[in-house]
Amino acid sequence: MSNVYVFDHPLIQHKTAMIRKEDTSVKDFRELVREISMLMGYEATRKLPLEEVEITTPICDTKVNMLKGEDIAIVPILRAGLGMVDGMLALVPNAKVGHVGLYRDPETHEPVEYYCKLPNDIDKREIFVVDPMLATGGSAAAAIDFIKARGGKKIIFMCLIAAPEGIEALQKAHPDVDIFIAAKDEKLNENAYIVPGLGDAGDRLYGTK
Ligand SMILES: O=P(O)(O)OC[C@H]1O[C@H](OP(=O)(O)OP(=O)(O)O)[C@H](O)[C@@H]1O
Ligand SMILES: O=c1cc[nH]c(=O)[nH]1
Ligand SMILES: [Mg+2]
Repeated sequence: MSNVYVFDHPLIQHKTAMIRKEDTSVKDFRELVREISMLMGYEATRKLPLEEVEITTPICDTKVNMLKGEDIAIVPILRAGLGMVDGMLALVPNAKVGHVGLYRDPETHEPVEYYCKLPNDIDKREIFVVDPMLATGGSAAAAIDFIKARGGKKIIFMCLIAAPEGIEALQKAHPDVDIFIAAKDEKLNENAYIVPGLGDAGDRLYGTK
């Protein structure tokens, strides 16, 4: 079964509290999502593989550990996942970025696919799937299905707010995928929105409501 990491860092808790507030502006929401993603990314990248390389300092030749820089992919689930990409890229600027487009059908709450474009060598990369919200888990599970169908193997899922129902569903669908969460909430409401949550992350990022 996959590991689930819920962040207790005060900066992450504070910034996550800020994005929940209904009067947080679109501009502040976007900036906060970027900052939280970067803080989470610092920990979520802990197990990235390193390689030993030889360098020359002003003093001598030496061996140091460096990231295998070409080996990472960030895959946002459109739209809201886009808000987490820049924060991750600030940490791993050489990462490639794939996109999976999904929206939840408002009646059935089932994910509907409309786009998928991934790096050709996705099978060789450490993949970070990002989406601010894990509600029923349907979108995350479907996105990871697409990535695996195209060869993706080493996958981590990062979200800001998760419902227990979504965590359970994602673990069941993809027991090999570790999950990083800024805050675990109480439940889903009758419309499958997270309670207390923050509303619709895509609308809040892009001001569409
Ligand atoms: O766990 P689930 O029940 O599948 O719900 C979570 C999904 O819902 C939201 O996307 P939405 O459908 O609102 O699309 P958007 O990002 O374009 O707003 C969110 O960003 C997730 O992708
Ligand atoms: O609470 C929720 C659930 C799904 N999608 C969102 O953006 N928010
Ligand atoms: Mg939305």
